[in-house]
Amino acid sequence: MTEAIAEQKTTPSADFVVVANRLPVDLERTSEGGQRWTASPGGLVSALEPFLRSRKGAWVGWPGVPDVDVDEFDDDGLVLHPVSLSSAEVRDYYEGFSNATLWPLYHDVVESPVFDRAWWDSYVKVNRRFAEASAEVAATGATVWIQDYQLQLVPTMLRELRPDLRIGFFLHIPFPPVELFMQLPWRAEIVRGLIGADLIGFHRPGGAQNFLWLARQLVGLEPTRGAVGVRSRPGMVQVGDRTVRVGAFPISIDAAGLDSLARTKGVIERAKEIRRDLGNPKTVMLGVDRLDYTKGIDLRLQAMHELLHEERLRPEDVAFVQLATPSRERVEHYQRMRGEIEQMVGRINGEFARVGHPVVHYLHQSVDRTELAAFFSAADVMVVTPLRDGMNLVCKEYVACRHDLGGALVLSEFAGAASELTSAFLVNPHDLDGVKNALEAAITLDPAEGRRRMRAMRRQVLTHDVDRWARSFLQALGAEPVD
Ligand SMILES: O=P(O)(O)OC[C@H]1O[C@@H](O)[C@H](O)[C@@H](O)[C@@H]1O
Repeated sequence: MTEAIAEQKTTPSADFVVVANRLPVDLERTSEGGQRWTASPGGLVSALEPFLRSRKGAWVGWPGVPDVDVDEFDDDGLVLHPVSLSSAEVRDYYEGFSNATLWPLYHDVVESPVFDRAWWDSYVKVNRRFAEASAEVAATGATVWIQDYQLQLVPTMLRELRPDLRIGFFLHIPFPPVELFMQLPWRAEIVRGLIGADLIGFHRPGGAQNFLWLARQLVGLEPTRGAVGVRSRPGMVQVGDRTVRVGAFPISIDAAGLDSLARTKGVIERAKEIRRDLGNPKTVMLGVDRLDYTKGIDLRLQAMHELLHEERLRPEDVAFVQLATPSRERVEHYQRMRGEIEQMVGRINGEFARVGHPVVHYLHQSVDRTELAAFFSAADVMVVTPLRDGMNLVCKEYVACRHDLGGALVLSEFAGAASELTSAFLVNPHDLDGVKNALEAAITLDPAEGRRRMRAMRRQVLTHDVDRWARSFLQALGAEPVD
């Protein structure tokens, strides 16, 4: 995709517009002083891109670096409309309000959110810029789909600019319990910002219900009181002459695409090579995460340390691979956590490795899709232990890659995916003994039982893919015919 980009101006009007903090590509400065585009991080991009490409829409977003002005351009049939952010806005709107206020607040205050008035002002200003850019790109009567916590004020700002548009909003992270949301000094402003959409989507019915309660308490609206279903029975709120729908739409992955990738000779060979490189241990364990404190990387390492220490696991039998994608590296919470994790890796290897045979193989690097499919195929036990996660796509990707019905998944109850992947070894990540028991059970799993579990999970993931997610949201928005 990146090579196909031609820098050129294209038509300013699109019928279908995705608005997200990031463009699907990041601008990178090369050491020679030039610049190039690379795929940007995050599940959001991989989830939406295939769907949007097939529709030929436009994408409004930030190019990923501060202080650059890039014209709109065409990337292989998709119009990309960059929104510039200054260094101060990256600090205050992105690193500050989005990732040091909203992110920890919405993830059950796993870290303490920082409430800073200057950050809020920047959030308002940048949200307005995104709304203006979207108003510029969208054709009359177009559908505009706004994504995620960084842009919660855009729906109402955009509606004020362009009442002709059909506006959807989807939150990719958890929507918090009302007691936590109520801590936010700008709580009513956020609810008012979202309510400009025609459809507000969350992963889980609980999130939708929390939002409906807040719309009543904070804005004085009269939402319906019935239980919200999954992809069905959305709640409704009357806002003037508009009816706003509020529903649950669990996101997923391009399951068929990954399934075929995992069946290619290249991936199968590479998976064998990875096992060989790891010294062909009895059990390969794998964690794949953005390096984020919500992901529970520290506690899975803690569980490994205790299992080794108690001799419930022999170091020569196991290799634990932790792939950690660098993320939000200038935010203090992230810097602290990185130090702690790297110390734990060092501690485990210091105590249990032999020369040439580390127990934990830790890579603080981005890994491409093909290589990732090979790691998934090579891993006997996939460990996904977030303290809170809106959905978690990695566990679905693992399942999609296991056409051989091999492997076992240890999954936190606090990931949105837990309510779909009920045949995983579900754990409460706060309960270290429970995590250790689940890891041990997954390592010693009877192969027939393992196949039964994996078959059930694959049925779920392959039938509920990203296309179904997008279609069900757009149908509820009235932007797609109902099948
Ligand atoms: O964009 P960032 O801060 O690098 O994080 C990657 C992604 O992380 C996801 O979990 C968020 O929901 C996305 O909105 C975000 O793009």
